[in-house]
Amino acid sequence: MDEGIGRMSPLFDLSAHRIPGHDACYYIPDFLTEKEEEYLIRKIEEYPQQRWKQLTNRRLQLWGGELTSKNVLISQAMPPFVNAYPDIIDRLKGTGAFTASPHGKPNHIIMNEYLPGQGIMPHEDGPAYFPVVATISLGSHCIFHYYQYKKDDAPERAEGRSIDSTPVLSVLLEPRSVVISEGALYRAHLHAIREIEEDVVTAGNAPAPPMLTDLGVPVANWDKVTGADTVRVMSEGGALKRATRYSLTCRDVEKVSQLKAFIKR
Ligand SMILES: O=C(O)CCC(=O)C(=O)O
Ligand SMILES: [Fe+2]
Repeated sequence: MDEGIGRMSPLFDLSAHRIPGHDACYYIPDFLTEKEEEYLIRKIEEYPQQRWKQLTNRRLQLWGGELTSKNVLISQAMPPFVNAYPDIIDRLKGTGAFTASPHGKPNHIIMNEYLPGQGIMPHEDGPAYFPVVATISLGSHCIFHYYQYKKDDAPERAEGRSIDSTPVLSVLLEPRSVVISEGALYRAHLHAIREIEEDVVTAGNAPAPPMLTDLGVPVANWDKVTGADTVRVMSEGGALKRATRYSLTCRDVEKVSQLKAFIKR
C-alpha cells in the first residue's frame, strides 16, 4: 500500500528536496496519499457554505482562526482533517521547515479554491507570518511563479513598485505535493498563479530542461515530479489541463491571542 511520506522522523532530510539554484524553495511530491487527498476534498466540499469567503476571482476559508488588523491571530481549533487524519500539521512539523518559527509548526491555514482559469495576482504574504509557508495542492496541478521587483525601484516605496514580468522561479505543483518557501523568497519576492486553463510545456531534458512554452522559462522542479502525466509532459511536451484545485497554505502567525473572543459556537 502506498503510505506516502507518512509520519516523518526528526531525521527527515528537507535539503534533499531543495530546488537546485534556489536555496529557499523545496518541493516534496506525494506528501499525501491519494486516499488522504480524496478524503480531504470530500471534507472541504462538505464544509458549511458559510465558511467560504468569496473573493472576485476565487473562494477561500480560514482554518485555525482569523487575523486582526494588527496581525494577531484570534485562534480557533484546526479542523480534525488537518490535525488527526490526515496528520498534516505534525507531518509539516516533521519536515523541519518550521523548526525556527515561534510555535514550531503552522497555526493558520488559508485554504483556497481555484476553478480552471482562476489564479492569484502577484503579491507578498506580509508581516503577520513567520517567513515560511508550506502549500499543499489537492485536486489539480498548477504552476506557481515567484517574481521580483524591478531593480531600479526605490525599495522604500511600498506602493506601486513595478514587478519584473519574467518569473525568477516557476514550480509545477502536483496534486498531493507540498512546496515550501522561506527566507528571501518569502520576504523580498512576490508569488502568483496565472489565470489560464492549461499549462503548455516544451519538452526538455538535462541539460536543457522542459520550458513553459508561452513564458520561455524552465519548469524548475521538472526532475522532481512523479505523476505519470506530468512526467510524460516533461519529456515529450504537451498541455496539462487544470481542474479544480484546493490549496492549503500553512503558516505560523507570530502573535496569537487565546481570547476565545465573543464567538458564539
Ligand atoms: O493557492 C496557492 O497556492 C497560493 C495562495 C496564496 O498565495 C495565498 O493564499 O497567499
Ligand atoms: Fe500568497
